Amino acid sequence: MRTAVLGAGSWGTAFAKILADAGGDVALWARRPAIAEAIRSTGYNPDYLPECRLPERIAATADPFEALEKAEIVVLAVPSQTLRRNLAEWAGHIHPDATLVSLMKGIELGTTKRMSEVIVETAGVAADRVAVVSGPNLAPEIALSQPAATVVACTDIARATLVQKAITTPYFRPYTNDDVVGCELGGAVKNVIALAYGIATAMGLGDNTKASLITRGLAETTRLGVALDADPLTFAGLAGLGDLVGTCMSPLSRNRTFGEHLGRGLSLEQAQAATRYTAEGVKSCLAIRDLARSLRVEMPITEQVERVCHEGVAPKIALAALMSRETKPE
Ligand SMILES: NC(=O)C1=CN([C@@H]2O[C@H](COP(=O)(O)OP(=O)(O)OC[C@H]3O[C@@H](n4cnc5c(N)ncnc54)[C@H](OP(=O)(O)O)[C@@H]3O)[C@@H](O)[C@H]2O)C=CC1
Ligand SMILES: O=C(CO)COP(=O)(O)O
Repeated sequence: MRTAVLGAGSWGTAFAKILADAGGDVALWARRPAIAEAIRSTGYNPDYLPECRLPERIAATADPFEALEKAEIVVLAVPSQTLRRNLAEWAGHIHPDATLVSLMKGIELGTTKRMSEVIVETAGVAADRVAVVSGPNLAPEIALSQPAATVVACTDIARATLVQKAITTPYFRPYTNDDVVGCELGGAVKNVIALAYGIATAMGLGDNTKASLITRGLAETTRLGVALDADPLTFAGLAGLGDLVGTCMSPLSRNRTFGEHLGRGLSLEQAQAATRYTAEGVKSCLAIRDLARSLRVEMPITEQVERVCHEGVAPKIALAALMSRETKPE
């Protein structure tokens, strides 16, 4: 099967490796020609996964149209906030029967749309042609072929199964699911909770605090999901609890690391300057807060993360605000 991965950052590159290890012929698009050239000539992506030798079945290119040629599966792995702009350029070159796969874990600023919604709108495809892959999948671990499981969500289960087959390897185990909304929300909101977890970590707070953040974070994610007709059980699975725990616990997480910068007292600008990679929760916390408010869903942790990130509120003030909310049943 011929596949294209658009985006040669950490996850796009690791995902290309999965597809190739599963037997696919993979074209990997890198925005910078130097990255494509380095992958072609050395077999390594020096900026994102310098320790991972990439399979020879991966053909790197800086030409998105070359990557898209004859691709039956098109994987999108760019930052959530640039997807609409990127896809508008690429859409006319996507094969009419191709399955589009979103790897992104964010919500669009301004529109509060999920990535699959942005894909449907921008590429002009039916929703059942879009699949989402989401789960506890830290790219550097997967690049080392460490075992992990994931979810392939699509409203067309035949397409989900096609993608499942294309990414099954001895170290990567995908499950299918038809709850696209739940899987996308699980992935996007866990990045915001991971920011809170990172803030708490840097404040020197202990495991009770962290477990409370994870559990109440999952509660507010589920509330938002239920308001958008997601299956609440999805949040107990890999794309919900699994990803939330994996991301919060891992020092490899960019969102948790970004939160640690904020928790040490860095401003948003200082934290951004200290961060090379995409930490989706930083922008998505605004969009998720707006989405929740529009649906009258309470998301207190998300609200406080937004205040710390974007309103300059000190972490200890945000924490006090969370702890002084009116008491209520669980
Ligand atoms: N990393 C991970 O472990 C996981 C990430 N994800 C999700 O995958 C998505 C992609 O993340 P990831 O690969 O990790 O991100 P990285 O930060 O590692 O890489 C970002 C990639 O996007 C490219 N890029 C940046 N700006 C633009 C733009 N304006 N137009 C087109 N391409 C651009 C970068 O190119 P350049 O190098 O030229 O700047 C780079 O290839 C995110 O939504 C993330 O949440 C999901 C699961 C795991
Ligand atoms: O989504 C991820 C793991 O599943 C990666 O999380 P970070 O973007 O925080 O590194």
